[in-house]
Amino acid sequence: MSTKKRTIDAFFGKPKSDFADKAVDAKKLRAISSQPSDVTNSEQSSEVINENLEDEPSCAPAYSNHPTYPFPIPGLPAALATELPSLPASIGRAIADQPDQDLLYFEPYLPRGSARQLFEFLRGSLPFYRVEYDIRRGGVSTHIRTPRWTTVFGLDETSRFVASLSSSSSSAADTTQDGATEIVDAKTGKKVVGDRYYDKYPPRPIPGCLDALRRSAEAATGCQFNFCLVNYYASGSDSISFHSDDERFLGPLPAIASFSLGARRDFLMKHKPLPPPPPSLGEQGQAKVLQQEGKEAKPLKLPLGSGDMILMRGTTQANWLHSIPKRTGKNAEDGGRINITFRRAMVKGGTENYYNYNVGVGPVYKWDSASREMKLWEPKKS
Ligand SMILES: O=C(O)CCC(=O)C(=O)O
Ligand SMILES: [Fe+2]
Repeated sequence: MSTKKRTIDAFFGKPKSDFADKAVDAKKLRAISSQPSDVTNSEQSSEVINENLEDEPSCAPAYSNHPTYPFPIPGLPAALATELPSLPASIGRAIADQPDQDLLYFEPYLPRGSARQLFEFLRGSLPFYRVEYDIRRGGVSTHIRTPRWTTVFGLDETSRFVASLSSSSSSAADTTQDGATEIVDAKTGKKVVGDRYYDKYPPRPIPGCLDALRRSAEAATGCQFNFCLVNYYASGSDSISFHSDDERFLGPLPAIASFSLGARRDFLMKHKPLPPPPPSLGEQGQAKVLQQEGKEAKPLKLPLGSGDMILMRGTTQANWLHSIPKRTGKNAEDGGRINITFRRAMVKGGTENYYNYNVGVGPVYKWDSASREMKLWEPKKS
């Protein structure tokens, strides 16, 4: 327990940048805390208004902040931060009895109560987006509305965040837990400027609250992750269609750690269609191969519960598709589910791709605890 007295000002220094004007000051935070609140707000406010921060682990900041964040993101509630070192709550069970399949299922990774708390905390604390984009296939353009809320943080392997190199931009108001504000080349240590991949969507460091979970996932799996994608499925109408995360920028045999919080949703997996057997096998030979393949790769349904984590690794992404299908009828209003995936992007194109499809160019939304829905977020005019 820390006995160090710290004030809110330590985390919200004098506004310097355009962004800093949007930063919440202690008064505004007190105003938030006095609103009728749900669990999320009371958790946030108990961290925020306690200026002594006596109960907070000494290393955890009250907020992570960065010029790319629309608003500061609170650190993990103390109870969750304290629990992290004891995770995972169960041993991972291998699921690898089908061709090309290599899964490790932690059921659960977080105890149910903590998972619920983390769900409420993240839903109430992160900026979310409803991304729209156009795809062109065969000369035809289709407008896509992503059927879920998304947000993303991270930076590919070629670069890293460092504490500000230029003293003018180093203030407590725009630092993360490790003071990382600027991007440098991972090999040369030189500042990355005018990069065509990073310019459209300036990369965002993983905030402390998610970084703590990332480190836990790394320790539990032996894998390394530099990206964190978050999906919020507000109801059964939100979904993700069959796809594989086998993008080239993740490198061969990518490992993806996928956490579920909140409502139970089915996670479906099916093998990718296999290329037809060669004609040289003859009709009978071909039929035999097809029959064999049909028997081998059975589709899989994992009803992922709150706190579960599934690691997809090895040849899984190259050969299997996964989805969260929509739910209808009485199952549709399920209170919402958050999915967090940790991944490792190897090249800058990966960074651009993730921000393009998970942040985009549209407005920011934030959970409104009074109306219990995502609301358009706009910076307060001073
Ligand atoms: O929500 C899930 O469990 C899956 C999410 C997913 O597949 C993705 O974000 O790529
Ligand atoms: Fe996926």
